[in-house]
Parts: sequence; C-alpha cells; structure tokens
Amino acid sequence: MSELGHEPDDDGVIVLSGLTKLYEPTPRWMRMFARSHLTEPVKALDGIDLVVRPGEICAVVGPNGAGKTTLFRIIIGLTEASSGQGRVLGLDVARQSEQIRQVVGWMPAEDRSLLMRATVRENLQLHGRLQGMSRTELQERIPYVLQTVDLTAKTDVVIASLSAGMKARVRLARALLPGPRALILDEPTGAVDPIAAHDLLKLIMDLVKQEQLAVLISSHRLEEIEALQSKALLMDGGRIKYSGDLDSLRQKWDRPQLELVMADESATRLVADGLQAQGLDVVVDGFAVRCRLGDTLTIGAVLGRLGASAASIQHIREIPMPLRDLIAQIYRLDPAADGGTQ
Ligand SMILES: Nc1ncnc2c1ncn2[C@@H]1O[C@H](COP(=O)(O)OP(=O)(O)OP(=O)(O)O)[C@@H](O)[C@H]1O
Repeated sequence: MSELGHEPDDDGVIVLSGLTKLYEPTPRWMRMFARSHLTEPVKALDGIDLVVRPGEICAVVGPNGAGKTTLFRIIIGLTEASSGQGRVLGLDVARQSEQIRQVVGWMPAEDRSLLMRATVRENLQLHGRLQGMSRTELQERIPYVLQTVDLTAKTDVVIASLSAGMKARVRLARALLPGPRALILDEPTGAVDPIAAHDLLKLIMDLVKQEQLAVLISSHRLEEIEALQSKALLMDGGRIKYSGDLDSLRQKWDRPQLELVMADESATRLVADGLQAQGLDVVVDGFAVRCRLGDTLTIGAVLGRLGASAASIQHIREIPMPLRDLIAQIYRLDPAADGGTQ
C-alpha cells in the first residue's frame, strides 16, 4: 500500500460498498431548541455500491431527497455512514477524512460558501489555508487554478460583482486548489444560465480528460448529463435504481419513436390508418406519422403489414427517447431496475 493507502490491484479512485445512512430522530430534550427536528429515523442511503475510476464521470441523479448530498457528504467526511465502507484512493472515508480532503475537490451546491465581499484571490487563500495549504503553495496554486477556469482577469475582483457562471467557476477553482485526483460536484450548474453551464461542463470534461480525475456530479438537468457522456447512478429513496453507463441504459430501456414521412396527405392517412390497425398509437404531424413500437414489434414486421401503402413512405427514422423520458420511465415503470449493473 502506498503513502495514500492506494491498493495497486484496485483501479477505482472512489469505491463504495454497502454504504448506508440512517439519520436518527432528534433526542426529545433537544427538539424544543432545534429549528427543525426528526421524530422518526430517516434512511437516507440504503446499501450503495459504486466504483469511479480515473478519467470517469459518474452522474448521480435522483429526485429531491434521493440521498445524493448525503452520499457526497459521507465521501468527504462531513457526515458519517451508519454502515458499509467507502474508500478514496484506498483512504477510509470514516477514519481518514482529512487526508481525503487533500485528494478530493469538493464543489458544494451553493454560493453561500463564498465570501461575497472578499476578492476571488482572498476567497481561495482563505479556503486553502483552512485546508492546511501553506502560503507558498497557495502563491503557486492560485494563479494556476484561476487560469484553468479562465478567471485570471478577475483575480482581484470581489465575488459579489461576478456573474453566476463566474461564481460557479470560482467554486470549481476552489475545488481544484489541492490538486485533487477526484472531484465531487454538487449541482455545479444549479444557478447558472444555459450558455455558462455549457462552458462550465466543457471545462470539467476537459479537466477530467487531461488530469484523469474521477468525478461524481449531481445535476437535475438531464440534458447536461447526457452531454457529459458519463456513467449514471440513478437513486431513489436512498437506493440504487440503476448504475452503469448511459449506452447500456439506452439499450435496455429506450423505446425509440418511429417516424415515417410521406409525400402527400392521402398517403399519410393510409399509412396512419395501417399503423392504427396494428394497434399502434399514432401521431400525425403534417406528412409525418410517428409511433412507438413497444417491446415485441420490429420495424420490418410493421412495414410488412402495411402492405402496398409502405411503398409511399419516402423517409424513415428512429428518434431516440430524450434522456429525461428514459429516466422517468425507469423510475415509473420498472421496479426490477433496482440495483442495475456497474
Ligand atoms: N442532516 C439531516 N438530518 C436529518 N435528515 C436529513 C439530513 N440531511 C438529509 N436528510 C434526509 O435524508 C434524505 C436524503 O437527503 P439528501 O439531502 O441527501 O437528498 P438529495 O438527493 O441531495 O436531495 P436534494 O436534491 O433535494 O438536494 C431526505 O429524506 C432528507 O430529508
């Protein structure tokens, strides 16, 4: 085992196994003092297994309360797991959180963690010092991380005057300060407009490639997750609904739409009627007819049954399901999806 506890036969940077978190009810005596309290235990995580390797992005997706933030907080040692094991580069999340924070960059969801009246440099200096970095280290590292996130020109500007996109990049720069091997990004584009969000994600993808970082990222914007070409961990009520790459998820659950385009209205009507006669739900849009085939029908069989009217079809294409529909389908329809594959 190396200085960092890395085990040579283990290629996962982040390795979680059977991670469980139970938030206990607030003790009775404390309830009257607490702003909010729990009367029942809450199982926020229930047996989470995950491996994220160097150069890999894993998107953690789930509705509010699914357990995403709890998972992240356990990895960086802000919350203790109730059972199971978590390792980052072989370091134990429960016992070695200080060392873990030196190899993991954490980007929290909100700007609240930034000092609004201090400059970008002052924010990074404060954060670095709190993380135990020396002044000399910071003198070298701050210009480097600001250049990485393209904020050199804003080094001595106060945070309050920056756009939401720039503030997000400051939070990313802060996560990069220790020269991390892994990044944990909680809703990095939450308050950011779509163009700045696109640039931020592009930056993250380039960084992952160049520095072979292992990344865990949560986002409610599923189109962003698709663009990241990441693995996905779908969570619900603290449990895994699916774990694996997006291509396999598509292969397993995608029910693409079939679009047939004809040259005129009468041909369109004929084809639409022919599809309806096969029991398909049909949408007509101009001279295009769209339908989903379901699990059992093939395009060949459908066209064969259309008979002579198939000759009037000018163009056929399959339209993949948008990722949000695909994921919604997994959450809605498929209890058997629980646990998925790695
Ligand atoms: N400190 C806490 N004490 C008690 N319960 C908590 C605490 N933090 C989270 N929970 C509960 O644990 C569950 C998971 O919450 P968590 O914040 O991890 O989910 P999330 O997926 O990050 O949600 P969101 O998308 O809303 O941020 C929820 O039921 C939440 O109410």
